[in-house]
Amino acid sequence: MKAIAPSHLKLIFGSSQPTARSYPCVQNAHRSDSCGTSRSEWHSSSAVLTSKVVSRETIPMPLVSAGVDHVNGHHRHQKPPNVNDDLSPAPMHGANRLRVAYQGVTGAYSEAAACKAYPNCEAIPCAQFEDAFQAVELCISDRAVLPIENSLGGSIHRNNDLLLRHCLHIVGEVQLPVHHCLLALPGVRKEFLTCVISHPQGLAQCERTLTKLGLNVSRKAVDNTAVAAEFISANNLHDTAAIASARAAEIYGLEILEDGIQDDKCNMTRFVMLAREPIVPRTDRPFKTSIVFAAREKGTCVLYKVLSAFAFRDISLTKIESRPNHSCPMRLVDDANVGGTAKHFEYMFYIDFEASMAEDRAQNALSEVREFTSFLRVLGSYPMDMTPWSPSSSTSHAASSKMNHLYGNLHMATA
Ligand SMILES: O=C(O)C(=O)C[C@]1(C(=O)O)C=C[C@@H](O)C=C1
Repeated sequence: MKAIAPSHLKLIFGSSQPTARSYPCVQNAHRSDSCGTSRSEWHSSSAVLTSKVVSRETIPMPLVSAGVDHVNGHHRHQKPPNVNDDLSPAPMHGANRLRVAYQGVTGAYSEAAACKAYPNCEAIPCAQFEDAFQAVELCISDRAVLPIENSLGGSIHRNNDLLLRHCLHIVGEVQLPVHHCLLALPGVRKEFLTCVISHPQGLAQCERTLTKLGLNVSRKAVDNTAVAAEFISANNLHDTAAIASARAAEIYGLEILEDGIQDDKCNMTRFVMLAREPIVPRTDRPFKTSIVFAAREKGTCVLYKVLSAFAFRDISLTKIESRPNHSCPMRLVDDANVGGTAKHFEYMFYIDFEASMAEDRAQNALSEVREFTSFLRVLGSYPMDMTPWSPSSSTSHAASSKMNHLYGNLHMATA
């Protein structure tokens, strides 16, 4: 393993020598949206625990909610276990299994992703994405596994925003083939349906197929695909179908009306694993690094300069995304040319690139990028998911054991 040169660490953190603990959090201290300053505000707000359709009254959900010390039998741990010193599969600590928070209820794709990333983990359901972040921060959970983008539905913007508001570190990624089914109560036929419910991503990933099936019925968004299945079952809804997994059908006693309704066979969701501590980046296997930055000045020119810092060093980008800069969404600029005030929208740019922060070229690229940015943070430098493409099928899932169903037969890069 290549050690990180102290000079490089200095470059990112200024004069003081950082520990592995502080390693990926690179930021210009004056920004109000950096982890430190927003944290106290964030802790004082309580997360909403109800979904748009499902109320807590109708379906009891044993979920982790924000701001609690004792949930689902899990006690807050004063001293978090440090399991990020190496990249070996997540070790056990004490008598307990690794606790991994995910958003949704059992049968969710996020649960499958958590179990694929950390086989034998104890998956902890959370009502909202924010609750999963907080479960890790409060040591109720050791990791969180959260969806970040889907090959059909695009980015899960909420999680990009939350990554910036919180101080957790990305320590791995896992890509999960997502095979959707149309589920309904036993005996229900497609002709009876007046409504299809799912997570917005589930609805987006199946939109064309639903239309092809003649299902021009209303669509309703709920917090999670498995929550949709659970809701139909708990409320005995005969006119509503859910888009969810075959496993959700098994769990909630629903039938599969249509199998494989995602608009593309190769439907894939990428999840990131989050921890309180970063992992030490290495060079002996393919790594990816995720950063977020705000441009110092206005204009496409800045973005061009940032991108050239990577291109010049032959570093491939796997993703670039812009989000509103919530700490300063708009800037008013006097424009002498038109004799008025122009209103510029301000952005945060998220970039994933294929290099490890232990590599000189990545360090050098970032020090160059820093010249053009007013804010720069490394969200994580972590092993890439290199598992070969293996499309899932609900049929094979149903036939296989729960273990295979949840975890797949692939080895994951975990920390
Ligand atoms: O609803 C679920 O089952 C989830 O785990 C969430 C989620 C998402 O947020 O994208 C995860 C994977 C699929 O892309 C659809 C939904």
